[in-house]
Amino acid sequence: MVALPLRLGTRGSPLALTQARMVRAALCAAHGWPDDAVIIVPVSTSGDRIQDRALAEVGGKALWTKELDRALCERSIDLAVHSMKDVETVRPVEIAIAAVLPRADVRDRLIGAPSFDALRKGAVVGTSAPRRAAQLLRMRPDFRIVLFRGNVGTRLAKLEVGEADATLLAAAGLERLGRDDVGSPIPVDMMLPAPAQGAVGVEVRAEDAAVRDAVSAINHHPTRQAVRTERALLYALGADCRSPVAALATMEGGGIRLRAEILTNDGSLHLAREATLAAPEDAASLAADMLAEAPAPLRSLFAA
Ligand SMILES: NCc1[nH]cc(CCC(=O)O)c1CC(=O)O
Repeated sequence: MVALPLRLGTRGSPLALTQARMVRAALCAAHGWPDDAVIIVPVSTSGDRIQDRALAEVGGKALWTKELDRALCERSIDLAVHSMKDVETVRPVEIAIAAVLPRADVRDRLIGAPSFDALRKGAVVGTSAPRRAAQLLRMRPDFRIVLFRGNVGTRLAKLEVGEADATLLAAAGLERLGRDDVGSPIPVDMMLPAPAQGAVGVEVRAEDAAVRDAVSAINHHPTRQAVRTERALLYALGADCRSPVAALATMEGGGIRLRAEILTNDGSLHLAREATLAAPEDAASLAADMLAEAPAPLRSLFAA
């Protein structure tokens, strides 16, 4: 039996807190616990504090996880909730992903214009994601990309005051914040999402068998497999948060369909492939094929 209450660590942004409440609700429903069996503990991360530079420049995804990792290892929390999109592919051995919630809408939404075609020549698009910038420039080399950081609310406010003509945000985050009224979803064939977009994960101390078991009750296996596959591709590419990579795995008839795309930052070179895999680890062979086929300037962006 697991000792209650469980302390669930999270970033303090409105989206992170919403996701923490989703995890709490799922755990309490699965085990018949009262709401106060899970205490939400907001932890401030470097990623939340640094707002003026692209994360890729200042230390990458670890900025979102470092403080929560430490709190977990120091036992000041028992669980940590993350947007899996923001979690590095290699995790500390002391930490295990115990559950992934059912995936939300994986698409990006375009906000500020009904479609890309509707945006004028030279339109300014705000984003800080290398993937989104590269995909936008591939489609529309005339776009001017400006750095847009901060949480979802901040980015919408920047758009509101005219810092850009349009921006892209994950449908999943907007929906969770009750803002799915803004923008329009972009089909995945037009814009393949980031690896693990739309998936929320729960991490625990690897040695904490009782907590790990309790949390595994809320794991959604198909989402977990998809996230594993997309993260295995990232790992095999030697990609980090600076690398423009898109990937989407879907479970189809016992197999895993993996679509993947790599691009140069200016979108001038890109390679898209898809494969049906028997297991998540097989993503490594698709990654190897892609690197073998990629022209040198594209291949050189990856460390593999
Ligand atoms: N990089 C920030 C981030 N991390 C996860 C989400 C959205 C939620 C999700 O993908 O699960 C967002 C915001 C965005 O990209 O619009």
